[in-house]
Amino acid sequence: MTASAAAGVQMVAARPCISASPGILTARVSRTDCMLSTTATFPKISCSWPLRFKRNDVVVRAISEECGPQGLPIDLRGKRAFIAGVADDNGYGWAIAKALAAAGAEILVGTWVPALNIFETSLRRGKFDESRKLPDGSLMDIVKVYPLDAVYDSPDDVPEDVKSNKRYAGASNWTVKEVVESVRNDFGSIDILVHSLANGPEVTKPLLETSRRGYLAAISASSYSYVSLLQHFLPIMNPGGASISLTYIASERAIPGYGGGMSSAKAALESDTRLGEKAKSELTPYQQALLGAELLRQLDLLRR
Ligand SMILES: NC(=O)c1ccc[n+]([C@@H]2O[C@H](COP(=O)([O-])OP(=O)(O)OC[C@H]3O[C@@H](n4cnc5c(N)ncnc54)[C@H](O)[C@@H]3O)[C@@H](O)[C@H]2O)c1
Repeated sequence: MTASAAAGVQMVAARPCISASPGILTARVSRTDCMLSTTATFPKISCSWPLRFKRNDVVVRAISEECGPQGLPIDLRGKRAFIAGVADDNGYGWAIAKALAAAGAEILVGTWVPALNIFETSLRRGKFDESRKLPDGSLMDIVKVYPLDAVYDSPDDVPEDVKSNKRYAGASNWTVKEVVESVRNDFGSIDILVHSLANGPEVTKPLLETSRRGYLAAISASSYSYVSLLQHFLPIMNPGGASISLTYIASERAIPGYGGGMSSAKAALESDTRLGEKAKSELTPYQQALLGAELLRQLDLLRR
């Protein structure tokens, strides 16, 4: 992160725009120059803006500076979002959750099991209250926190050492399939799926020092997790629903320090997210109707 970004957020006035068009939210973030380029397209509305960012507040700051205290001028009331990958108030998942909440959406989050206790405790004790503040002064309400480990699709996939790991003790129904079943039982459906999670155990290792195990772990946690979430959520996604994933510029440029297969994982994630569009045409008409408009359009404002 550059010094200017670390020091705070300054909206770069270049070309913020809000326009109406169907589609979906995509984000591309460059760690090196601290620019975030985002196209956020919810049903009928699209927003794009480039800005300098402070990680925990980027989207909401963009909204409040661009759109005023009322937040993003779209109405997501009656829409329900599931954000996978929120375990504190410092990540993109949190910021996206705030942006969606500011637009009126109901917020559900999926929190990695080992981080669940501390996140729920902090939430309960009000540690996040300051950062829960929305542009209109109200506090973001997280309606439900689901324990999630997106590396596992169903209970049969969970190895014994994980089952008996004390960091997983006390939590249940946290595989992707079980989480989606719980969401269906609790709420019936969702409208927006946000994939904001990644994990690469060997991220600090250059590619040629990366083990097969580390590489595959990065792909599993950072790419296939999106495929799995989409597979399972699609049947309970309302018509016009939207899905997003967050990528990184290392998917297409060599970025030193982003190793361990993580750059490949991001390339795969982009491809898989794009392929959601194709997958849509291979779905049954009913599923197509559920999926709604295109799944992803990559927008690389950094290249402009
Ligand atoms: N931070 C950056 O500079 C940057 C740049 C480009 C893209 N991104 C992407 O943004 C997304 C969010 O990352 P972030 O920067 O907010 O970091 P973060 O650490 O706040 O978010 C990642 C989340 O993933 C969760 N997670 C890890 N493994 C998981 C699993 N198996 N199951 C469920 N949850 C799991 C973690 O608990 C964490 O909450 C990621 O896809 C990341 O690659 C981040």
